[in-house]
Amino acid sequence: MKPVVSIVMGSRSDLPTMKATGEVLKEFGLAYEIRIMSAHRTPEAVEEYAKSAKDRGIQVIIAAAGGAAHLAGVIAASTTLPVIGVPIQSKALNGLDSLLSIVQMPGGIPVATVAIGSAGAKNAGILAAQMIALADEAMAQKLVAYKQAMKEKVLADSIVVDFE
Ligand SMILES: Nc1c(C(=O)O)ncn1[C@@H]1O[C@H](COP(=O)(O)O)[C@@H](O)[C@H]1O
Repeated sequence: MKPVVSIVMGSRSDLPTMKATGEVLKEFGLAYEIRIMSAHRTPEAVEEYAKSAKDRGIQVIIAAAGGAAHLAGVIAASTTLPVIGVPIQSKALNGLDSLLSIVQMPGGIPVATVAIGSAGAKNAGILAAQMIALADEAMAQKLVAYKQAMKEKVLADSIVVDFE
């Protein structure tokens, strides 16, 4: 299957966080590719990748980085595909640095920013599925079923007898 979602991350050290994105995309049956590249360390490769992604059939790009997290913004500068930014939880500042450097894009170059860490990585995958579902009724139905299953689980969890 040709990948329709791209997961890009600034370093191999981001992989454990981004596992959550891969798991969600698999659950929705969405083919994805993973690339490690950096706006700082491999700027030419990032630009080339962003420019060619759409023509290769990619529909959504998920870009994760930590610290001075410029990767998502630099990718967004070179494509019209929707870019979702995942702030990695950094050691020094707990990911606040990553969050602010991804979310505060200048007008004209949007990056849809999710929460710091694994919850954000999971939501990035769901958000990508929701974007694709705009033109894919089968995917839209999978999202309805996903929400329903989540609701049923929470309702079942609420039948707690005691803390003991
Ligand atoms: N923020 C960026 C970019 C970028 O924005 O292009 N490239 C790497 N990084 C981040 O640096 C952190 C530390 O990387 P190393 O673990 O390789 O030292 C990672 O979270 C990565 O995403």
